[in-house]
Amino acid sequence: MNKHKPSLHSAFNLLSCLEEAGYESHIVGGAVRDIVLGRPMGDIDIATSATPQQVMSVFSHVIPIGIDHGTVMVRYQSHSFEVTTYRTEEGYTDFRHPDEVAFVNSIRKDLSRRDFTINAMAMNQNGDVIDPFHGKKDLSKRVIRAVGDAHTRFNEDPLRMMRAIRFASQLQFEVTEEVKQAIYNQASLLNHIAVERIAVEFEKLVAGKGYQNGIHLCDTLGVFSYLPIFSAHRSLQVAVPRQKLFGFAQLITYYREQTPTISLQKWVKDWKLSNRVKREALSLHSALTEYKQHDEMTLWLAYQLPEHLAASFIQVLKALGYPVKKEAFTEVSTLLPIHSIDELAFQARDLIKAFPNLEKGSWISSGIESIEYAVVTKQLNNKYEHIKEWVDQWNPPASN
Ligand SMILES: Nc1ccn([C@@H]2O[C@H](COP(=O)(O)OP(=O)(O)OP(=O)(O)O)[C@@H](O)[C@H]2O)c(=O)n1
Repeated sequence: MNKHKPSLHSAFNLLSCLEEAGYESHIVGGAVRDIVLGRPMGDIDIATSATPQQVMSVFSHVIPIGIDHGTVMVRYQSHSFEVTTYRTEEGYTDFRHPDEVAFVNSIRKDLSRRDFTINAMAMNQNGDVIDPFHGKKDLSKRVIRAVGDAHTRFNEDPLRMMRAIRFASQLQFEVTEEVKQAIYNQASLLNHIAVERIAVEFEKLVAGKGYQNGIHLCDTLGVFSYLPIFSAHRSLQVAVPRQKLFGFAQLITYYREQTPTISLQKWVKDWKLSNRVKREALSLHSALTEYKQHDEMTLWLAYQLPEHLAASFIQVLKALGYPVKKEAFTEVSTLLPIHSIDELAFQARDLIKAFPNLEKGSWISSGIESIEYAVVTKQLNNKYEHIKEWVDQWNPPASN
């Protein structure tokens, strides 16, 4: 949504504009929770008594992103804010969208449709917190409690069960017994939720400070029975990484180690992950294979692993219990004689010249690969003459 850092200052100015035009408005949802907690905020969402048309008449840059649900995106002072008309929601036959959205006239009614007390607070332009469900108290008691009846809340949107556990992990909070019971009774409703949405929550869960508790809750409350792959493998439900995992590439590399019979491709397919995640997980996995073979960070590993995955790789190693230092990758990569194949002093054309009578074929690329490996691992100097001498001993070339 908002690519920029959210600005509370601009949000308050935006509230003032709406108030001056005669409409009530509040900051709502996660932003209020994070302000009260003194934690970095995500997006800042606004709820208002103005209809989308009225919001459009107040601001010049408004994008109608969900008019039927009362939501527009306001670009204001170089920031984007989702502004939604006070509303309630009725009936969730498809477990995704409310059958009916009714605009209402009070912030209290709007807050009453929300998932958890800590997410059901509002803040006005003076910074006063409207807190009809005692979210502040629950923040200080560090609990995730549903607004009203937990069963009803999860029936409306079963993803909220994942959210409950995700917040418990991120904030290191407990979930109330009522929430636990409602998840335990209705976990099967997760079958109605798109796996992509579940993936977003699960990713945040395993990256949270309280991920161990989060994983434990998924296990004891029966959530794992409805998550792809986990459902069929009890051993994965009880596997607890030794450190937090950030993102699905790390996550599936870790779980692939727990049950090698389940391929990365299967993880990607069943969880509908992106090609980027797939590429990254394959890189992490081959680095891991190399690491396990040598029981240390090797030159070849440092050469092959894309630099932007170095920190991820260290995290996966730690999650698997390998005693590895955070600087391990940098220490080895500074010793690399070359960083890419272009830096090789002996290229394909040189190899072809060395064997003028040989027909072109796959021996060229495998020959270059052998040279690359020998240079990177310092068995061979990256000097044309040295390599030429080495190559001349191949008779015929090492492979074809
Ligand atoms: N299934 C959901 C999703 C969201 N909400 C409400 O909508 C707000 C905004 O939701 P979202 O942006 O998805 O999450 P945040 O709570 O803001 O948390 P974060 O930004 O950390 O993901 C929530 O605080 C909550 O009040 C809800 O009631 N039920």
